[in-house]
Amino acid sequence: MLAARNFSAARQCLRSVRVTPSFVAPVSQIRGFATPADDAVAKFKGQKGSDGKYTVTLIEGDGIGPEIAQSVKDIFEAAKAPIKWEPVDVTPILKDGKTAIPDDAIKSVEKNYVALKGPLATPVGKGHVSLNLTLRRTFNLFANVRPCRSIAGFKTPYDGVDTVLIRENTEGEYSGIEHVVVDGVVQSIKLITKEASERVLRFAFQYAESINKRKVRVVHKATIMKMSDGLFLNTARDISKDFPGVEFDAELLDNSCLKIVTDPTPYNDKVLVMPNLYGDILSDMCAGLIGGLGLTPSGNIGDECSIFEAVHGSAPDIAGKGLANPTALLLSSIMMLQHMGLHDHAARIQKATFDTLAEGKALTGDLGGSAKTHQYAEAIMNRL
Ligand SMILES: NC(=O)C1=CN([C@@H]2O[C@H](COP(=O)(O)OP(=O)(O)OC[C@H]3O[C@@H](n4cnc5c(N)ncnc54)[C@H](O)[C@@H]3O)[C@@H](O)[C@H]2O)C=CC1
Ligand SMILES: O=C(O)CCC(=O)C(=O)O
Ligand SMILES: [Mg+2]
Repeated sequence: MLAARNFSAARQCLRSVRVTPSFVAPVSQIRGFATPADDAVAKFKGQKGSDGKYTVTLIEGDGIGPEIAQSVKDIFEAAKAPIKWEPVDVTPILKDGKTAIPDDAIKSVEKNYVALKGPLATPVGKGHVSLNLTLRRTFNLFANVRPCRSIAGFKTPYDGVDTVLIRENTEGEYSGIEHVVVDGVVQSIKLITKEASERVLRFAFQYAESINKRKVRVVHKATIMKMSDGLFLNTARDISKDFPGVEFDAELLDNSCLKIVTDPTPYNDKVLVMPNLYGDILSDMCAGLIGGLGLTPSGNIGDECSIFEAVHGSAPDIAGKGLANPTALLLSSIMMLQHMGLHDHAARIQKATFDTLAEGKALTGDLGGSAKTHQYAEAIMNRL
């Protein structure tokens, strides 16, 4: 879809540029992370309006999306963050018989280079394809960065969790290539390409360097999927040679799951990188280690555009009841500010958030409290 756009020449140019790690605040609760190429950041910086604000595309999303997006908007306003939201509708349209994102939404993200996105629901079985995956493919957001850190003051069975997982974000088991072979037999293609593997693996090594976790571990099942995961793993081995200062090893997915839930702390000094499906599952699993999906942010990173969103979905079981924890989307928006180089605003909002959580007086139900979504957001705003 993007190929037809004027971006293709710029993309060719950006692909040849090494990804540049951004500043990482040592006191940061959330790790800052590698930004796109310098050229892309420069383009983004040029987006500052005459009012001193940056326009960011906002996709509020389904279910709890509008409630948690409202909290982020309120907190950003209270923090005087220089962000002007540009809300877009991503109700899917049919284009050439395929589910597509409306053009206005695509143009908005292309123009602003950065978006904050609430969760988008995907129907089970029949119905439209995942718009979350469609967005990632549309903008070639090849790396999904999912940090997961214990919240100070919030007790869970594990202390000091600090994992970071990078998920290949455009292909693998989520390529969406499925068909009926004969009645009662279906096939789903796990597509792994050297190009996409190289891209996300190189990003993972650079990211590891940028946050000073000098170990990269590939999580795979190349014992079983010898060709597909084998290609991912062999590509990782090749790429690792370009990073002599970063230790590299590999672990089988099932073993990783066992070890992480037994004791996650040995994973604190590593960046984990893996194909799409494994990253999806492991990131929810890691969220469980620190208090649940209400707490874990993510960034979908591309050469040009990036979209920030919580790890969780639309939570239909609690939608519309004021019960949602907006922390995951708020931390995603802080990742977004760090990505944009707005470190002071990121740090202020982050401190207010973690202080509110540590105080424990205005926690949402998922963390054992009784505060409504807006009451928790107000407690954060009172600290700003
Ligand atoms: N990136 C995205 O937009 C994602 C979208 N989805 C979509 O979301 C829909 C619902 O999926 P589910 O399997 O129910 O997963 P889910 O992540 O929406 O919810 C799982 C559980 O976590 C709780 N939860 C999630 N976020 C929370 C929050 N902020 N505060 C408090 N509790 C929270 C929910 O109440 C539920 O009990 C599906 O249509 C799925 O396709 C799922 C995951 C990611
Ligand atoms: O697109 C979806 O419905 C789910 C995607 C998902 O679970 C994720 O990105 O973590
Ligand atoms: Mg998921």
